[in-house]
Amino acid sequence: MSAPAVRLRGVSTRFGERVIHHQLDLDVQQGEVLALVGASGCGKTTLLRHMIGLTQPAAGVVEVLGVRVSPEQFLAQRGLRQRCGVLFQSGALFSALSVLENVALPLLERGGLGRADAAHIARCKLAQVGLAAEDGDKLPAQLSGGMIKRAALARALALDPELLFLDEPTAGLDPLGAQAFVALIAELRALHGLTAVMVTHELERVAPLLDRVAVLADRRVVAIGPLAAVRRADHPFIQAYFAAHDPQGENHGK
Ligand SMILES: Nc1ncnc2c1ncn2[C@@H]1O[C@H](COP(=O)(O)OP(=O)(O)OP(=O)(O)O)[C@@H](O)[C@H]1O
Repeated sequence: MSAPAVRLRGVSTRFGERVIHHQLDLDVQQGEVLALVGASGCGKTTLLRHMIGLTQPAAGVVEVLGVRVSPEQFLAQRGLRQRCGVLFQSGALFSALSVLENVALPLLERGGLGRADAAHIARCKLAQVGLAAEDGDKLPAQLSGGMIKRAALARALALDPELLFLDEPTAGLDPLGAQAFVALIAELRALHGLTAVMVTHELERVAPLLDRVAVLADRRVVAIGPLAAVRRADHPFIQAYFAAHDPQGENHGK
């Protein structure tokens, strides 16, 4: 088996006195789509932030695509940044730039492209996520929440990443928007063998995409595997979680 796309070992995180993660281990395999779920505030986004080098754990090892991540390294290592795309929960688009300029930015800054080439690729990415050409001329404030999500996804995909980090990708999307998102990620995966790690509260919406689910509770990963296996795990949080999300147990057969 090839080396994991993401490898966490013994990760511990503290904010002041509060311990968020304690000696947490997690592997994300190459080519898989993995969802990270857990109660609000259990540390899912913080774990994602460790993976992309925005924060560093108090202890432990974080490796992405075989490279040990630290904030300096992730930002300094052109190679690693180019190989990863990130969709933040809020979209995190630059408000003073047009949508097209937002999507073109990584191509200019990290892709080493000229303006015309970057704009051309940015237009293709906008089309790929289902935004109209004229949406590219708008400012983020002129877009709906769902359109912001798509624009942010277009930016995350700008450099054709091998590894995508997604924080609540379907939150705020209507059912059709969520379906379109799932179809797009499935297509990218089929075409390019994309690996994706997503934090989500909407497991039922993204279930068709997933290879595995990791459940964060008790400051660590308490279960990981295919959804059907994880939902049967004998852990009080997992039982309560699935009882609340899918009381009839009908939607998680995968
Ligand atoms: N920079 C920080 N300083 C202090 N506390 C923080 C910081 N970042 C996160 N926290 C705290 O760490 C805990 C975990 O936060 P995190 O955002 O990772 O949770 P989450 O599982 O993603 O939550 P949600 O599902 O609600 O988005 C929360 O209690 C949060 O308040």
